[in-house]
Amino acid sequence: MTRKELFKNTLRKSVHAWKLINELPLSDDESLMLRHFMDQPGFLDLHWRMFVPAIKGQGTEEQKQKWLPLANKMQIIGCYAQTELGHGSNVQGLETTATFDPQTDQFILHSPTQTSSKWWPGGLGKVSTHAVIYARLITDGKDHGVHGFIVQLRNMDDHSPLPGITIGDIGVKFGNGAYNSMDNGFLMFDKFCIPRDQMLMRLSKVTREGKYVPSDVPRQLMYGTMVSVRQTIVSNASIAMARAVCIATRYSAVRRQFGSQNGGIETQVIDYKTQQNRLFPLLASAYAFRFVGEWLKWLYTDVTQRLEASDFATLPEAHACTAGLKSMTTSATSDGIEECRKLCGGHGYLWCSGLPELFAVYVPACTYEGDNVVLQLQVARFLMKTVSQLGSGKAPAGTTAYMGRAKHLLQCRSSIRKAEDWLNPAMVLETFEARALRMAVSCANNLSKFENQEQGFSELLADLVEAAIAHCQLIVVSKFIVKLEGEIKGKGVKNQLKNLCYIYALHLIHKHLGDFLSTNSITSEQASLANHQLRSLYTQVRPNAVALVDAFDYTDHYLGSVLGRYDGNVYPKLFEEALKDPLNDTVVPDGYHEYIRPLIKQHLRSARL
Ligand SMILES: CCCCCCCCCCCCC/C=C/C(=O)SCCNC(=O)CCNC(=O)[C@H](O)C(C)(C)COP(=O)(O)OP(=O)(O)OC[C@H]1O[C@@H](n2cnc3c(N)ncnc32)[C@H](O)[C@@H]1OP(=O)(O)O
Ligand SMILES: Cc1cc2nc3c(=O)[nH]c(=O)nc-3n(C[C@H](O)[C@H](O)[C@H](O)COP(=O)(O)OP(=O)(O)OC[C@H]3O[C@@H](n4cnc5c(N)ncnc54)[C@H](O)[C@@H]3O)c2cc1C
Repeated sequence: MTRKELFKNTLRKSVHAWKLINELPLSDDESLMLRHFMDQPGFLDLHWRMFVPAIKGQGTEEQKQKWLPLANKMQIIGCYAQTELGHGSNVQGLETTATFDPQTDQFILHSPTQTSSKWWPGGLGKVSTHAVIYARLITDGKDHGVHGFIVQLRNMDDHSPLPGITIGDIGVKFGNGAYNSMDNGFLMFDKFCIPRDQMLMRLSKVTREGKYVPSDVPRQLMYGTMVSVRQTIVSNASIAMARAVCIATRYSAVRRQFGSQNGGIETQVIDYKTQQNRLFPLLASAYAFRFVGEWLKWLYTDVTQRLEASDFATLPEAHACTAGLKSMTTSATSDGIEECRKLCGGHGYLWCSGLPELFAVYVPACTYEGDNVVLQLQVARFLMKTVSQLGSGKAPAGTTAYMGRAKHLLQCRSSIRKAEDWLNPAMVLETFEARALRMAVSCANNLSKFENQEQGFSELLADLVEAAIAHCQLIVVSKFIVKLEGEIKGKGVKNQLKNLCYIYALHLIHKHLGDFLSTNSITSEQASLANHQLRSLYTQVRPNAVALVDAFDYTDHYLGSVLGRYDGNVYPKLFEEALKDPLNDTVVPDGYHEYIRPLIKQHLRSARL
C-alpha cells in the first residue's frame, strides 16, 4: 500500500474494531486482545493508552466528568503531545508556553521557537480532535515548569485545524509499512487561547485571579501516564519476542544443512549447538518477559491503589522498575528479532518471513516512552540513592531488598562446585544479587571520589547504565524463579519452564561474564561449569522447542510468516509468495525495452566491431 492507502486502511480497521467493541460488546481485556490482533499502530493506541489515562490521572473530578464521557464514547479523539522538535527526553526542557491571561481567564498557548513545535505525537498529524498538551505554565511572568492542558485542535464539523494551530504529519518512518500506519504529527501554536479550566488541575491549580497553587502530592505524578504505558510495554516485549522466536524455531526445525551420511537426510539446523545457543536463550527470554510483565502489572496496580490513598512511598520503586524493565526488555527484544532473522539465514531477509516488518514496527519501542539509556539512568539514580542509605537504619524494600544483605553479598563467594549446582535457585539468585550489588556499590564508591556528585554522575554514565541493567536482569531472573515456586498447571510444564529459567539465567552469565568475573561473583571455573550446564539444558529443551513455541498459540495469519508456518510447508509457499510479486506479473519486465535492450544491443554492436 502507499502511505495514504495504509493510513486510510488503518482508519478503516480502527473504526471497525471500535464498532465490534460496542456491538458485541467486548470487555476491556477482550478489546485489548482485539488491538493485539489488529496488529498495527494506530490512533486508538494513543487515545486509549495515553489521552484517556492522562485525564484520569491528572484531571480533577469535574474535568473527568466533563471529558471522559466524550472520550469514552470517542466523540472526541485525543493524543498525548509532549515531545517537541528540540526536546523529548528532557521533559523539563520543553519550550511551548501556556501563559495565563487574567483579563480573559484563558491560557494562551504559544510555540515561541521552531524547536518548540510538538513533533512525534501519534494520532496528532491527521486524526485527533483533541490533545493533552504539555507546556510551561506561566502566571504573572513566573515560569512554573511543565504542566498538562486539554486542547481542542480541530473543528468538530469539518476537521480543519482551529485558527492559531498549524498541524500535519512528520513524514515517512523506518520500514515499509511498520509504524507508517500512524500519523505521528507536528503542531505549532500561534497565541492560541483555551479556557482556564482546561489546565489539568489535579496536581496543581491556577485560580481565577491567576494565583498558582501547587498541591502537596509529588510533581512526578504528572509523569504517571508514561509509567502506565511503560508497564504494558514489558508484556508487549514478550509478545513480540515470542513471535520472532516462534518463526525462527519452527523454521530451524524445517531447515536442513550439511551432515548427510551415506546419502541420508541432512541435519536440521536446530540441532546445531550454535543455533541452540542463539535461539534458546531468546525462547527463554520470551517466557521470562511474560512472567516479569505479569509481576509488573501487579506492582503497577499496587502502586496505583496506594497513590489513591495518598501513599507515595512505593512510587520511586515503581518508576525505577517500569523504566528499567521497559528499557531492558525492549532492547533485548529488538536485538532478539534481528537475531531471529539471522537464524533463518537468507530467507529471513525476505519480507514474507515476517521478520523485517516485525523488526521495523517493534524497534521504536527502544525510543518511545523514554529512550532506553535515559531510562536506565533513572534506575541508576534510584540505586545510588538506595546504596547511599544503606546503614542509615532504613531497610531497602521491594526489588532492592537484597541490598539489605549488603554485608553478606559483598564478601560471599559462590559455592557452586559442579555443573548441577547451577540448577539451584538460591545459588543462581545469590550470584545475580552479588553481581548487581557489587556493581552498584562500585559505582557509588567511584561517585564519592568526585566533589561534585552531578559531575561524577555524568563521568560515570556508562558504568551506571551497566549497574542498572544488572539490577534489572536480577529482577527478571528472580521473578522467573518465583513463578516456578508457584502453582503451574499442566503435566510436565514446570520442568520445561525450569529449563528455560536456567537457560535465561546462565546465558546472561555467559553474555556478561566480564561483570560476573570482575566483581568476583563467580570464578572462571564456575563460569565454565555454567557453560557446561547450559549445553546440557539446550539438549533437554531441543525435543520440546517446537512445542514450546506452539504454546504461544499464534495463528499463521497472526504470525504472517512463510517460514514460521505451523505445518512447516515452507518451500512450496515461498514459491507461491514469490510468484505473487508484481515483478512476476510479466515475464519480460517493464523497462526492458527502455534500458536493458538498448544496453545489450549496444554491447553486441561494439563486440562485433
Ligand atoms: C503486539 C501488540 C503491540 C502493541 C504495542 C502497543 C504499545 C503501547 C503503545 C505505545 C504507544 C507509544 C507512543 C509513544 C508515546 C511517547 O513516547 S510519549 C513521550 C514519552 N516521553 C518520555 O518518556 C520522556 C522521557 N523522559 C522522562 O521521563 C523524564 O523527563 C526523565 C528522564 C525521567 C527526567 O525527568 P526530570 O523531571 O528531569 O527528572 P529528574 O530530575 O531526573 O528526576 C526528578 C525526580 O523524579 C523522579 N521521576 C522521574 N520520572 C518519574 C516518574 N515517571 N514517576 C515517578 N518519579 C519519577 C526521578 O526519579 C527523580 O527522583 P529523585 O531522584 O528522588 O528526585
Ligand atoms: C514511533 C514513535 C512514537 C512516538 N510517539 C510519541 C507520542 O505519542 N507522544 C509524544 O509526546 N512523544 C512521542 N514520541 C517521542 C519519544 O517519546 C521521544 O523520541 C523519546 O522520548 C526520546 O526522546 P528524544 O527523541 O528527544 O531523544 P534524545 O534524548 O534526543 O536522544 C538522542 C540520544 O541522546 C542520548 N541521551 C539523551 N539524553 C541523555 C542523557 N541525559 N544522558 C545520556 N544520554 C542521553 C540518548 O540515549 C540517545 O542516544 C514517539 C517517538 C517515536 C519514535
